[in-house]
Amino acid sequence: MKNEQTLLFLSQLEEIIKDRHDNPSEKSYTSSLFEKGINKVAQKVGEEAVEVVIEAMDDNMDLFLNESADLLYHYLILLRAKGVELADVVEVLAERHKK
Ligand SMILES: N=c1c2ncn([C@@H]3O[C@H](COP(=O)(O)OP(=O)(O)OP(=O)(O)O)[C@@H](O)[C@H]3O)c2ncn1[C@@H]1O[C@H](COP(=O)(O)O)[C@@H](O)[C@H]1O
Repeated sequence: MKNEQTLLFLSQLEEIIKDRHDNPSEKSYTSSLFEKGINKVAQKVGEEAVEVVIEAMDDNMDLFLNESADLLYHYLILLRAKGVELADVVEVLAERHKK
């Protein structure tokens, strides 16, 4: 996937997550996570991060990539639950880059 496609997809996923937050659906795992509240969302990010660390120390690239995807997806949910966007985090990075 090219850089532009990656950014476009992340942006689309972020929009879907926002929609699941604003218009909850019973069938949606994303909506059910928002329902459980910020503590559960934060806990999921912690669990997925640990799984990434474990896979990083092993040599199964497929498992590492899958756990990384779980982490990124749950992190996007956490950002939405906190009322911010990925762009806000990137802005912080861009500011650091200027210094
Ligand atoms: N990218 C994902 C995605 N990645 C992981 N997951 C789900 O995240 C869950 C993580 O699994 P775990 O075993 O850690 O958790 P669990 O035991 O099911 O649940 P917990 O009790 O621990 O919370 C699984 O149910 C996965 O299906 C995802 N669920 C949805 N999406 C995307 O989110 C968008 C909205 O989907 P819905 O939530 O289905 O509306 C769509 O674009 C989906 O592709």
